[in-house]
Amino acid sequence: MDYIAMRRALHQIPELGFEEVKTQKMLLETIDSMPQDRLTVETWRTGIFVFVQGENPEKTIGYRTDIDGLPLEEKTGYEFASVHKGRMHACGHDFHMTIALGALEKMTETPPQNNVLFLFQPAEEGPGGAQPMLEAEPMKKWRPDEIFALHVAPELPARTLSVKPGLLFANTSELFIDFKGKGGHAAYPHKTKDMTVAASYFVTQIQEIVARRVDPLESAVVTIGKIEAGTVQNIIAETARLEGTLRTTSGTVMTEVKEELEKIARGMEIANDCSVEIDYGSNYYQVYNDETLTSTFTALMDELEYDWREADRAMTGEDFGYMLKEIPGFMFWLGVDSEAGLHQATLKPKEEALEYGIAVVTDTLYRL
Ligand SMILES: CC(=O)N[C@@H](CCC[C@H](N)C(=O)O)C(=O)O
Repeated sequence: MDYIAMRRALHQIPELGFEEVKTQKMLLETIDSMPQDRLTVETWRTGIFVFVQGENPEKTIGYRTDIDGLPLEEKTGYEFASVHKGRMHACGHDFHMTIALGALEKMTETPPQNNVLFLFQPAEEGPGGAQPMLEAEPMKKWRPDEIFALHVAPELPARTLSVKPGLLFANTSELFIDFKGKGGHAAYPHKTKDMTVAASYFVTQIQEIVARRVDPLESAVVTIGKIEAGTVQNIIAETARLEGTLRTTSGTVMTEVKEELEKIARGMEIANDCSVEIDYGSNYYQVYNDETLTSTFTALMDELEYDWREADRAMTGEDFGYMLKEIPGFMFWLGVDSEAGLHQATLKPKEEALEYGIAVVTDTLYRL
């Protein structure tokens, strides 16, 4: 397989969670072009399971890749930029998929001793595909004994990786807040309940949660990524909507942050004579790396002379956390050396990381 061509083809067709129809088709066509004697392929919604029969299996090892893109207009200037307007692979899932395909191809050329289950999982960016995929029939039939995954890291040099035992990624919760007041003429503010003003106060007031409510020895993030209110410059907005995300390194702090948000919302309702409704959308469980398997992995990386370093905890989220909650395993960062970071319209991961990633995953599948 030409890994670079594969990555570029996938890069051109980013699709949002559970809409990955073209992506699934391209993945299936590529998998179909590989020798089939050890493979069993089953689709699940827009995702795919591929079971590889091992030569002499003692266990089944799972390897998971996410397959969805983000709602973002690409600004890389690539000649192979996204052909889907307002959609971009800005979180490296084009890399993740290519690495999974590359590792799968190696398994068809040189069979593994153990069984391997590849999971091509939809909707990592939202609303979350890992949790429902765990309940899917193929997962029951081929349930892995261990599982691992990777995520690209723009801040690390290409041809390096990083990992740590224990907590790697945060608990997350999406945040959607709807304000409803009374609109009207811009010249008569006293006859309205202005939701632009209420939502603006709310955005600044919730900054106090991390600064003044959360124990400083804990970590939390409250981010509003989108504000929407009003229709035109001379009409006072009747409604406003905020969209954001919460991140914490403990489940208890997540509950506390949500309680504080509710209190501020109730205060806003009284102060502004309006209603404020909070919806927490999808929530992801923290990514917690199994200590034993992580040290088996790092020992293997040492033995094979891969360049790895100890990772820091990150406030990113990953629904792979749900898989790790049920199946022992780990996630690691793969360096891709891009000036622009994850979720940026100019993210440009270095393609030399593809072959390196495939080698790391393949060796781990053969040796774990
Ligand atoms: C690795 C990464 O960037 N993951 C996403 C996961 C999204 C979780 C959810 N949609 C949310 O925004 O809370 C991230 O934003 O960390």
